[in-house]
Amino acid sequence: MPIPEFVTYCRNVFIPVTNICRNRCGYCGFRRDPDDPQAQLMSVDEIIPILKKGYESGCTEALFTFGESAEEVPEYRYWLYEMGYSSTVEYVMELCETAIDNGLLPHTNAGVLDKKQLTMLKPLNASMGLMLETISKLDAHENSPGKIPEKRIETIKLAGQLKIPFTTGILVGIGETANNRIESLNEIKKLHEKYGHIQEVIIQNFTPKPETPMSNYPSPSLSTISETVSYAREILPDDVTIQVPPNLTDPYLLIKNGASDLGGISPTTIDWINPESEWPDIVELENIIPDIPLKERLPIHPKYIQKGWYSDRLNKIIDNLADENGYRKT
Ligand SMILES: O=c1nc2n(C[C@H](O)[C@H](O)[C@H](O)CO)c3cc(O)ccc3cc-2c(=O)[nH]1
Ligand SMILES: C[C@H]1O[C@@H](n2cnc3c(N)ncnc32)[C@H](O)[C@@H]1O
Ligand code: MET
Ligand code: SF4
Repeated sequence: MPIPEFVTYCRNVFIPVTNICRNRCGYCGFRRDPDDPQAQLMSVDEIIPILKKGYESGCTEALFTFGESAEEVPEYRYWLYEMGYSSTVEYVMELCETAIDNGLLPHTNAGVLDKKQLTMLKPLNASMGLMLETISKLDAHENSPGKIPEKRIETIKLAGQLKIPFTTGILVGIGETANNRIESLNEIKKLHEKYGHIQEVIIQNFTPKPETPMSNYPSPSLSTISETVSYAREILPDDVTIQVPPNLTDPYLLIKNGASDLGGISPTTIDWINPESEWPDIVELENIIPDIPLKERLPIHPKYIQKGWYSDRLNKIIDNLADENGYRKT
């Protein structure tokens, strides 16, 4: 495997808008029941200072993460109504507007969405994301209607039809076989060949979370992860970047095996999905990856900036942040 010319990353703020979720994934430590003291729906007033601090710290992306279809939970619907919104999408639109007003590019990761919802969010997002997780039926997902593979594939397909630059990926080590992982990657390949919208595929390793059904389940080994990265690089077309989270594994070997992106790295917020895993800072990363230069990108990859896959609403920010090659202006 030839080593990449450079390794990319994106400076972001991670905003866990709500942890209310209709699903109960066996590995998830993020979700909360509505009566849990840590259950939340963040208000615009709570989010604005995070956006401002992120902009001042040089971030380009506002990553909005949600539990899935929280509207199926009655308490959540009431909270949303109290805040003055009639649907999650309406609220997400407001948050994206606020991020844009503060100079950041929104990336929404809200679980499965339908065509109408995606259509509403497209003009306000630089890119969007949904992890396929896996194409197989697993015990980890037995209480998660939103993790039925066909539903996830449908959302990714609709995003392609709508020309939304897209992030997807697989979660490794949740009970799937090596063959399942190859099948999942082949499905992502098929989707990209048809719609050309997959800018990056995350190879995310499961890390056990306390007080979850899978708290005693082992993390996948480094050799499993690096083998998966190799397969991904072999299977996926060259214009799809392979992303690995540098707070969950040592990225060096994975880069030697075909990964070339480190995803969102935040100078000001924690990884709310893996809160125990701190992000290395850029200087640390330069020490971990001494022989390949790092390069900062935006949440929309250069290819999709060149293709003009973004709305006029984002023109000003992209002009302001991107250099002539579509990377972060230095
Ligand atoms: O910092 C994180 N960023 C996550 N990201 C964001 C990613 O790291 C990048 O910031 C964006 O994809 C921008 O390119 C996700 C994006 C998705 O669309 C789907 C899942 C994830 C998961 C994470 C995550 O666990 N931690
Ligand atoms: C946002 C993404 O975070 C991932 N995710 C959820 N729980 C965990 C965990 N315990 N370990 C690693 N990744 C996780 C899923 O792949 C989800 O889609
Ligand atoms: C905290 S997980 C992030 C988004 C969504 N709940 C999903 O699993 O797809
Ligand atoms: S991983 Fe996402 S969909 Fe699954 S329970 Fe957690 S928040 Fe919900």
